[in-house]
Amino acid sequence: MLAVSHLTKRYSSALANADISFVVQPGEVSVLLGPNGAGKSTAVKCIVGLLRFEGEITVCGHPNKSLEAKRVLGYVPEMPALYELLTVEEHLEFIARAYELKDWKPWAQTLMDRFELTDKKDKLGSELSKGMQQKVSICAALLPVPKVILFDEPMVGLDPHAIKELKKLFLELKQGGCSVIISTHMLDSVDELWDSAHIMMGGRIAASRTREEIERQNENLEDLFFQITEGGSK
Ligand SMILES: Nc1ncnc2c1ncn2[C@@H]1O[C@H](COP(=O)(O)OP(=O)(O)OP(=O)(O)O)[C@@H](O)[C@H]1O
Repeated sequence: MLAVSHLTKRYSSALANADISFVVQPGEVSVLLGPNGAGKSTAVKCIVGLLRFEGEITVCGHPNKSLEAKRVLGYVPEMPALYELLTVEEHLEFIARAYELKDWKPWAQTLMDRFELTDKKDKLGSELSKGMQQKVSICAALLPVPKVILFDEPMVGLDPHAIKELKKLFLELKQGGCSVIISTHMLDSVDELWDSAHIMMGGRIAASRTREEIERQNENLEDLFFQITEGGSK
């Protein structure tokens, strides 16, 4: 479970996150929506422990910067950051060693197969296209089988096969009890996947809805998104 409580992040001049609170239960897919500059990536970076912030964030009950939290937390950044001199396979081995994983090779092979990386396994990070780097980044985040995982604009740069595979994986993670958080401004990419949605605007959560609420109130997430981002908050 992920619990974000009163998250506030200020860069020198801008208030990027203002008093954000939300919870993502095990087996829930939650999307952070919002236009460019709404504060999504900042929130994600605070959650995964890359930025200092005010407020409280816990991952499965542990403070987000603790080792216990890091062991169960996965992160796929907006821009993949691979090691130039490690091959695809070595990236996965590096993660396996860092997390002290046992019997990881079959899962690593499955991930490489699913993301069509097996024939690229000996290529260096510096030799990979942007999309291939993104696929390695996804495989690396999934290898330790996290309990909470955050994807920042995960579909950008992926080919249709990888998008299809990733969507299947989101559902598998959900079925396996993982808390999944996807930050995006591409509403249609997550349309059939989400259980809860938080629409961010100007660093705040302007509206939160569960799928059940949207269906019960006969709302449409896309309409709500444009209502908020082109008009006032709701
Ligand atoms: N390193 C930084 N230093 C100063 N201001 C920053 C920094 N990073 C982001 N900001 C500001 O914080 C605000 C939120 O940015 P953020 O990247 O979190 O938005 P976003 O919703 O992820 O946008 P996008 O969809 O374009 O990725 C913006 O006003 C941005 O200019």
